[in-house]
Amino acid sequence: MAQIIDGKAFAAKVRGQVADHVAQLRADHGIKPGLAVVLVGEDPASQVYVKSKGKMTVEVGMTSVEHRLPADTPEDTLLSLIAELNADADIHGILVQLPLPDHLDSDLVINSIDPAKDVDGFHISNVGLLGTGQDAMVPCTPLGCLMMLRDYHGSLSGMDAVVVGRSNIVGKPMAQLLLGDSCTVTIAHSRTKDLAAVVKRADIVVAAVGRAEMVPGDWIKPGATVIDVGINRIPAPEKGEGKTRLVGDVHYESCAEVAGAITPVPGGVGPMTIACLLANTLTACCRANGLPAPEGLTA
Ligand SMILES: Nc1nc(=O)c2c([nH]1)NC[C@@H]1CN(c3ccc(C(=O)N[C@@H](CCC(=O)O)C(=O)O)cc3)C=[N+]21
Repeated sequence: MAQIIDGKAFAAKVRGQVADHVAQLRADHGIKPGLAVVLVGEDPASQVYVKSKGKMTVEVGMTSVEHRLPADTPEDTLLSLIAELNADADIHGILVQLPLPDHLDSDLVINSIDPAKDVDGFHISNVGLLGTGQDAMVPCTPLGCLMMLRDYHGSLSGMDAVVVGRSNIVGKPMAQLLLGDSCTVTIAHSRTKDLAAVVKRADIVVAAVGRAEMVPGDWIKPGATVIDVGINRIPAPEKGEGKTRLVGDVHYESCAEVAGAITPVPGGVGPMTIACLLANTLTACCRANGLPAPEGLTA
């Protein structure tokens, strides 16, 4: 049976480290990091995230600012708000919750954020910095996965890593980070030929496709490490009529039988994503003030 990588406990540890750094920043320099979250409309998938995010931001000693805009907000209104936040010296991190309503151009909106405040790491400048191995803001979910992998394995050098999923938010930046740690990296996706055989080669499998339980245990090489990025809500009639439960992109029970280590859903990658958002806000704040970024909390 696989060892369970406890993302919830690890995330609490990371938030503790962030809180210590924040306290130090305030004591030594009188600086308090600030995070602004912009939510347009009421996407149900985003609700869970926003709730715990604001609470945890305050818990680590940072300022949390929330801007909730109606779903029909015109693009120039949103762009003006971002311009204001870019110019606000008390705000070090800006997160625009995705997905945005259809009438808004998310690439344009994301690229209007000051790259130094882009704590999601989605701005084209940060994507380019990450791809060339320069100091970037790194997307929170892949950063959290990397931290768990480094913690579990020590060095990742020379390992065979397969990332299933090619999204800009997870798959592509995850592959860059693994490459940066000297893994041999394959990005697989829906058109990959013989996906089962590709996944079976991997020492590290990162599943980020957004399809419930699509990776079965017999695709996993015995002893491999499985990182499950998926958060899918599926019907759970066994819990009663109309009830649901959260599952990942891997079939947990069968994968846990063969894997050496596995992250659960919930309690794996999700909590690490939020912890890394706070770490990124701290990093952005340090860099904005000409201070070194916190050790162990960056890529
Ligand atoms: N610009 C932007 N950046 C994001 O990072 C972003 C976003 N937009 N839009 C929405 C998604 C979703 N997301 C989650 C993060 C953590 C959990 C999380 O902590 N989940 C818990 C379980 C929550 C539950 O019980 O429902 C867990 O996996 O243990 C969930 C979802 C970040 N997102």
